[in-house]
Amino acid sequence: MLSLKSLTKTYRTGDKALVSVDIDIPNGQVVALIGPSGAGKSTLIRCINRLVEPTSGQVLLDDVDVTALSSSGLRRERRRMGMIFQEYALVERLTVMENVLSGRLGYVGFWRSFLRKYPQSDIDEAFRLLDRVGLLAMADKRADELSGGQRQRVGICRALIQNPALLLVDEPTASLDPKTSRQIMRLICELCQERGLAAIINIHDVALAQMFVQRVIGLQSGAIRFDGPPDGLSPDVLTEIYGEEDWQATIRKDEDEDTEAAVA
Ligand SMILES: Nc1ncnc2c1ncn2[C@@H]1O[C@H](COP(=O)(O)OP(=O)(O)OP(=O)(O)O)[C@@H](O)[C@H]1O
Repeated sequence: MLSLKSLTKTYRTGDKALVSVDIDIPNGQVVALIGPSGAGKSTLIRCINRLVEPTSGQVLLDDVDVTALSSSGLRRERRRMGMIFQEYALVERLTVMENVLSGRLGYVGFWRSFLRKYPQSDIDEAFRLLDRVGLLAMADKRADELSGGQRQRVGICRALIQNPALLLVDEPTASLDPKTSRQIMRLICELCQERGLAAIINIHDVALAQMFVQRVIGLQSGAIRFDGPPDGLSPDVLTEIYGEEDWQATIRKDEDEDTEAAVA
C-alpha cells in the first residue's frame, strides 16, 4: 500500500506544485494521474521516490516512511519503486538483455555491477520477462535498433526486474502511436494485476486512461479535484480539472469499449 499524507511541494521559486495531497493506493491498483500542464503530476511522481524533495507531508510505502529515510535507506527503498519513462531512458549501445539487467544494478555488489556480471537467477528472470512482453527473440539486439513500442517494453522489463512494490510511470505513451499506446497501457495494467503491483501513471490522454485503469485522480494547481472511477469523469469534472471545453468527444463512450474489446 502506498499512502501520501498531506504531501506538499513548494519550489524555491515560490511555485506551489503540490498542496496537501492525500492518496492511498492499495497493492494491485493502477491509478491514472491526469491534469493540465503544470498541475503537479510530475512533481507528485518525483516526490514519491524523492527525486524531488517534498516540502512537507509523508510518503509511506508498506509502512516505511520514505520521507524520513537517510540517503542509504532511500537508496534501498528506491529499489522497490520501478520507474518507467516517456523517453524510455535506455542505454542505446547496450543490448536489450543488458538494458533489462541494468534494473538489478541496485542489488548486485560493486564489482559485479562494474563488470556487469549478473547472477544466473537474474539472467533467467530477464529471459522470463522478455518472453512475457514478447521480446524474447530480441534479447541480443541493440536498444537503438528497436521501435518505440519495443523500447518501452524493455523499459517495463527493466522496472519489473527490480522486483518493485510500486511502479511510477511518467507519460509512458507520449512518444507512441495510438495503437502501440493502447498495447503498452494494456501491458502495464495486466502486469500490475498479475504481480499485485500498485502503479501511478502520469498520462495526458484522458480517453486512453479511461480505457484501462480502475481509478483516475485529477490534479489541478497541485490539488486533487477528482478521485474516482473512470466513468465519473463527466464534462463538469473535466471542466473543473482542465477548464471550459467541449468534452463529449473526449469522454469515452460504451460503443468505443465494445470496439476495443472486439479488436483486442
Ligand atoms: N524545478 C522546478 N523549479 C521551480 N518550479 C518548478 C520546477 N518544476 C516544476 N515547477 C513548477 O511546479 C508546477 C508543477 O509542475 P509539474 O512539472 O509537476 O507539472 P505537470 O502536471 O507534470 O506538467 P506537464 O504535464 O506539463 O509535465 C508548475 O507550476 C511548474 O512551473
